[in-house]
Amino acid sequence: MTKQVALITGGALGIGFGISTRLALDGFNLVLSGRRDASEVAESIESLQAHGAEVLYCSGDVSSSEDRSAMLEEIEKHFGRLDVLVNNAGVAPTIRADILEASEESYDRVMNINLKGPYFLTQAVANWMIKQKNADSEFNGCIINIGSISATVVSVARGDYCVSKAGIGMMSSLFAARLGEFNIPVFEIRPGIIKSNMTAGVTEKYDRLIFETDLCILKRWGVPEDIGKLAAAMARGDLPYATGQVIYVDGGMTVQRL
Ligand SMILES: NC(=O)c1ccc[n+]([C@@H]2O[C@H](COP(=O)([O-])OP(=O)(O)OC[C@H]3O[C@@H](n4cnc5c(N)ncnc54)[C@H](O)[C@@H]3O)[C@@H](O)[C@H]2O)c1
Ligand SMILES: O=C(O)C(=O)C[C@H](O)[C@H](O)CO
Repeated sequence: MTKQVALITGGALGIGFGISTRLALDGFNLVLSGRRDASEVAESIESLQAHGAEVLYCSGDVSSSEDRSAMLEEIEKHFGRLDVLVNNAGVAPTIRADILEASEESYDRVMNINLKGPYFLTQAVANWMIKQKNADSEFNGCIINIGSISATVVSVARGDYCVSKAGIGMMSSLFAARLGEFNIPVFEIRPGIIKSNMTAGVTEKYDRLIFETDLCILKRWGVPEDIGKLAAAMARGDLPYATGQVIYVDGGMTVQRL
């Protein structure tokens, strides 16, 4: 049987690498994108290859339309198919700044990478998937967006980030609605506080929140593998008759309690 191909943006590090690893173990071939050079993520690539995946790495910026087109051309040339898209790449604002003062420059950077890039990448991939669906009986597409608890949990020092993740929520619903007729499900995962480069600078703050308050019901940090397990279940088609669904993987942080 033809191996399915999954594209994971930002797939060589952090949460993205947790997702790539699980997909490699589940028999997918992989395309990883990221801002770094391939040589800087060689260890991640080798580890995925050791799990049996053929890996294509595309260095580029998800917010650039030229980079997105070049990446899709490279995938077409290398694998000739694309079955799963995971919109994972994202950034937090470089500086935490109160929304009464935060800069337009930070807003543009965060929105371009976290929302505009994924929106137009999804548009391009969806069109490719529709064509593939008509031509290939083995095709079984799926789109997974990595949102955040920040889509619904307010953090006034990261307003642009929160707005970008709320936008991912609507983007997931929109594409789920549009791609239903092609039987291509669209899912969204909303991670809570996960160990990665993104949280490396705020470990003390999050240690306090997780271990010294009752915010996190499961009382532990999330790890990239937690997100990988759910994303792989979605990519494998293990959530039949579901689309447009949002699943929080946050140790229960968003469960409202009195
Ligand atoms: N870590 C958390 O606690 C947490 C919580 C909720 C949601 N998230 C979301 O999970 C996703 C992954 O975050 P992470 O924690 O693994 O962060 P990370 O900083 O460890 O990894 C981010 C990845 O995205 C890539 N990336 C960043 N900007 C890019 C760009 N312009 N073009 C292409 N690739 C780019 C990086 O190269 C890297 O591979 C993000 O969308 C983030 O918002 C993270
Ligand atoms: O996405 C979220 O909600 C996060 O918690 C992301 C990171 O932890 C945070 O932006 C790091 O500064």
